[in-house]
Amino acid sequence: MSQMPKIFIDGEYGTTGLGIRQRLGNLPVQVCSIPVEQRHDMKKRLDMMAQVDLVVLCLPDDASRESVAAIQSLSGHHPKVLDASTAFRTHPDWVYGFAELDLGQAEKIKSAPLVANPGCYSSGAIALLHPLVKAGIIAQDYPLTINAVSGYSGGGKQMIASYEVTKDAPPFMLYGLSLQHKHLPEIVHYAGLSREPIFVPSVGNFAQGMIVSVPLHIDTLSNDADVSDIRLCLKHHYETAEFVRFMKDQPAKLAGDMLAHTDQMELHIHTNERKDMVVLTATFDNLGKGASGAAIQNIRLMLGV
Ligand SMILES: NC(=O)C1=CN([C@@H]2O[C@H](COP(=O)(O)OP(=O)(O)OC[C@H]3O[C@@H](n4cnc5c(N)ncnc54)[C@H](OP(=O)(O)O)[C@@H]3O)[C@@H](O)[C@H]2O)C=CC1
Ligand SMILES: CC(=O)N[C@@H](CCC(=O)OP(=O)(O)O)C(=O)O
Repeated sequence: MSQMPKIFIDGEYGTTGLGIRQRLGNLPVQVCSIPVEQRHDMKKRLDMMAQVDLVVLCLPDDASRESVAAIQSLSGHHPKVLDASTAFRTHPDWVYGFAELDLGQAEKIKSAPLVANPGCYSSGAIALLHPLVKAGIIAQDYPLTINAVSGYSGGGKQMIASYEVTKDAPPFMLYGLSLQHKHLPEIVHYAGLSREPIFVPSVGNFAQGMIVSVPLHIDTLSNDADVSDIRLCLKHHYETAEFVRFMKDQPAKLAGDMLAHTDQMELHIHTNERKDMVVLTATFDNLGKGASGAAIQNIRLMLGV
């Protein structure tokens, strides 16, 4: 019997790490762990990295960079790396881990030594925008606005504690109001834009879930495109996708936690009777398709399991 591939999750005791660990229970892989009190011990972590086929980094950006440098300093064996942080998402040596981006992206992920797991908001924005920009429906320099709301687990252990332990967080807040959120570079890059969108993220008092929405005036689209062109384009792009579904219905309301505890993303088009404006939405779990669920998709591709 061939040996099961080995995985080490650096940051396995954090929010994303725990989510990945839980989901790995269903896969034929061997998870190699270090005790929680050794989670900051680089020597112990590096010993583990030297023995495994895949290292999954679930760390803050600087700690991810440090781990990648340590892995690259290993002599001999180099494990594959999947990074959940923002550090390498637009780096030319890394493949972007959004398998639904284009035909061929899953194959790239399969053979890549270095894969960057997408940001949560970015996953929704890119899922909506990339096919429409590629089809010439939205111009690359279109003055886009992206609004989004996340469950508070999106802010990691600290934000979870502020909602659940100290309870000093507001029921709803806009943030990122300096309009330079860390996900903008990957959104611009993988949606294929030449003009940076205005991105307004927010957090609500619910643990898991996310809605990313993009409003568009139809008469500002390219090539005389209308609502049916948007619908056809998104429907066609996601026809065979397992985790991203284009939805035909137009619900009057969307709940932020509608897809909590799933790894699915649902895309909707909301329009009016005149069909002169639309709001595109992507709904998913920030910890599911927005983090750990997407990581599992990538792990399966990278290890062939
Ligand atoms: N939460 C989310 O929805 C998403 C998160 N991500 C990304 O995943 C990564 C992890 O985020 P998240 O799980 O939310 O964060 P958490 O704060 O919940 O967990 C981070 C973990 O990393 C550990 N850690 C921090 N610094 C170091 C270090 N220098 N060396 C070793 N271990 C360290 C922490 O240990 P300690 O307990 O000591 O703090 C903690 O266990 C981040 O880059 C984040 O941006 C990506 C998509 C979505
Ligand atoms: C609610 C909240 O704070 N969300 C985080 C994004 C989630 C996350 O950790 O982003 P990455 O996917 O890039 O790692 C933020 O806005 O910084």
